[in-house]
Amino acid sequence: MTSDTPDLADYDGDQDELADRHALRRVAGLSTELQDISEVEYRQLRLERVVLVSVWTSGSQVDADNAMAELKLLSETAGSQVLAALVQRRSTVDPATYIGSGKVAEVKEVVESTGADTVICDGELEAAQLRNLEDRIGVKVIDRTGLILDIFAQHAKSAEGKAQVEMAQLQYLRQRLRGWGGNLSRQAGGRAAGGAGIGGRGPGETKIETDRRRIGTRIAQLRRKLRDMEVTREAKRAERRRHEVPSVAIVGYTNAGKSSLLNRLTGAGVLVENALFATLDPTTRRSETSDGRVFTLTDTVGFVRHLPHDLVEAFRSTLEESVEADLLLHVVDASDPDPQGQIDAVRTVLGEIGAADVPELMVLNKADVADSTMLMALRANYPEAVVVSARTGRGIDALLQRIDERLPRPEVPIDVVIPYERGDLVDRVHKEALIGELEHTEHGTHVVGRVRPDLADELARYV
Ligand SMILES: Nc1nc2c(ncn2[C@@H]2O[C@H](COP(=O)(O)OP(=O)(O)OP(=O)(O)O)[C@@H](O)[C@H]2O)c(=O)[nH]1
Ligand SMILES: [Mg+2]
Repeated sequence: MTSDTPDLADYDGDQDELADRHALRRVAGLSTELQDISEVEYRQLRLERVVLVSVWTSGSQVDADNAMAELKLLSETAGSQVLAALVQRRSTVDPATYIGSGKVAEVKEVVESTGADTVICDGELEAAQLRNLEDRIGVKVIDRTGLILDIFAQHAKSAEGKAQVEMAQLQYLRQRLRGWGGNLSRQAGGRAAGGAGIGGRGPGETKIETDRRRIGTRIAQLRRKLRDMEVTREAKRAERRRHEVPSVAIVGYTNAGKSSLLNRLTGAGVLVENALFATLDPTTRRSETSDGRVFTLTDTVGFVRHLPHDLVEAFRSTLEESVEADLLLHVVDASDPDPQGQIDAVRTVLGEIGAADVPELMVLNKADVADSTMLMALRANYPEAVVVSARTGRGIDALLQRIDERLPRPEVPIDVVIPYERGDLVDRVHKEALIGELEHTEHGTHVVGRVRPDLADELARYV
């Protein structure tokens, strides 16, 4: 595979970064950059010993178990240790306390007996529900959305990624200021005093108003900053479009193996980790189809069920890479207990960002560990899908072949003799054209084939 960008040299760097990331988790305190703004306390939420709680309103027992298993994985990705998980079956969630009020006492007992410091509820809770639960249980309570935002905050690496996550967090926080007021002051107390402070008095209305104003100002700043970054990104995209290099975007559920596939196809050396949301920054590399045509391949942030709306909004500019691609490689973890659920969730997000109409090639990954019955069922549902293993390399050649077939084809026929001093044009022909015949003659390189219109224009004088 070719790559004209820094490739394997990046690999170690990425791994160091992983070590740094873990090291960072153990360091308490705030970065100077963020010091004077109250919402950083929210970002510094330390989720350490947690109890998971979910309300199971519909679907089978297996669905409920899968959802809980995912919440556990998310919590662990955020750096917490899961001490217990409690599921309640009810027809609807309780408007005041999410779980039924009788259950709240039970959760409190579990929290006390296990020594947990945080309760994480599956789903997105109202501010009042969070506040009521905190008051009655006596520890910090967060919801799945807050948890996902926390993971994104830990993983964001580029300036753009950080700004996007911060904006999503602030929007989330702004809607919950009343409910989180107590928390904020508690966290602030915790920062100053180096711990606890549970049950500390909440801030008065004035503090909340000040917080709200500061958040508003910060959001406006971030929005401007993101708009500037978007201009740079757009310029790069325009440059690619001008050269009409076909583009492929890798999308899929988090942990499906998107980065592994990019590495396998291009030797990109992108961080691969058995954790959710290892990738937040899109990486673009060049690759070649089986007949040598160049295309770009972009790795993207993974999707998850009920991806917080604020995050989709914040990541919209990044996700646009997928909207504008010529082809989406939809990577599916065929070894997951519920691949169909993941496929549906991915398609929902694709719909939200306006990418529902981009041609899609389904890639059933992790074939080396997938259950054969599951693989058969998936193949029956998606007969066009390619079965691969990014780990062993199985199916990769077939995948390249299919990418080649699905990419837009150059369509203008040419029959030209390119003089030897125009080696640059011969290079482009090799990279972009579908070559029928190519021979070296006395006057230059004789090529018969098909190219895209822009190259056809440049070759016109050599007919
Ligand atoms: N057995 C097996 N494991 C794989 C395969 N492909 C990826 N994995 C593993 O799956 C995990 C996730 O891989 P990544 O490539 O980081 O997945 P991703 O889709 O980029 O994940 P995020 O960026 O976190 O959304 C890693 O532990 C990989 O080693 C495969 O074909 N077979
Ligand atoms: Mg990844």
